[in-house]
Amino acid sequence: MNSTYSTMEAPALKAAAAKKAPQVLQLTLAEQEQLQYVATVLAARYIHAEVPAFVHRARILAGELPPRLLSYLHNFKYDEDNYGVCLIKGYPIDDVAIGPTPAQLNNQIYSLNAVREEMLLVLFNSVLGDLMSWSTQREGRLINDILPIKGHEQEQLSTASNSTLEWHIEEAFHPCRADNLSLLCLRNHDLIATTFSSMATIELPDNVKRELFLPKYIFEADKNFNSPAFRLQDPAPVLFGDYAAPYLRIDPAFMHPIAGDQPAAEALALLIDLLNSQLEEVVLEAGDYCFIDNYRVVHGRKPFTARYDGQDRWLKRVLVTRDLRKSRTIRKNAASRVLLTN
Ligand SMILES: O=C(O)CCC(=O)C(=O)O
Ligand SMILES: [Fe+2]
Repeated sequence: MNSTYSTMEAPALKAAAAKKAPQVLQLTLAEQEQLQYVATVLAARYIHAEVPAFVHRARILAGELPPRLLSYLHNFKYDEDNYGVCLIKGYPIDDVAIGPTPAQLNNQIYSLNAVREEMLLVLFNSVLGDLMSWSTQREGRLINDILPIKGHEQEQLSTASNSTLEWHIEEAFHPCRADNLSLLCLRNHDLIATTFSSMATIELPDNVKRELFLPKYIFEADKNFNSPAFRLQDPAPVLFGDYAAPYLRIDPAFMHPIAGDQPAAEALALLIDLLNSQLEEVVLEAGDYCFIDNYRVVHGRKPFTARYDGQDRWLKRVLVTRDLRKSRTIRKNAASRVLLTN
């Protein structure tokens, strides 16, 4: 009896002791080919990856994806005993065919250079939830280019370069923020790292944890959300959900504890230190699809010198919500995915 128990327990103990890190699924050649086929068929049917009929049907169309990928994403969504970041690696990107990295954000124009890669991004994310966007960010576009823009070098924006993009929960200030954000890497010749830190890797002292569960923190909106509606928010907690495995709401550059509350300030400082101490650097490569749990993992980016020669780092980003209904009062109609923030 004893020996049966020990052999059964051994793998479980080993798994628990293993350092939690982003998960990686490497595409097989057959999977790459299947994805290319699916994307090519869809690109012939829909003009671009934000066509509403395509986005609306994405979860149904995702049935054509390789089953191993569907299970992987499905498990990532529901199994929260993971790091909170996963990657699908190995989709072949034709560096010439995608064209140069744009110098500007062309929010009005749908670029078709990476339409197949974008369609796969939409299909993959349909397994996690519904795409969403903000009316005051990139004019409500669902798929956002992440690339360095001249003049933004020092900003706390995804289009900056020379400054470290400090780690954050995406749109931490907003109650309808995304459950997930996902990045597709089209180009990263200079090996610029994205940074992550996960709640799965830190252990908080009980008194600190209790403090962070209290509504003692003011969250501020960034430049894209300068409507007066976001200036007068009630204090909110940093941790919420299950006490044993809390969700996280934090953006140190755009938040502060309520004035004069020393315990709240100290608890926040300690959490920031712990998250800093566990910061992981991940260099996304062309063809990587990266999925980030925006309730459990913060992300940022290392500083770099932009080239502005058409070969700069170029990512595509989408936001995903599990529940569009919670933002119904700020969307034009039930089917719209644009959250009105002006
Ligand atoms: O550039 C990156 O790797 C991350 C940028 C970012 O924070 C974002 O797109 O939300
Ligand atoms: Fe971000």
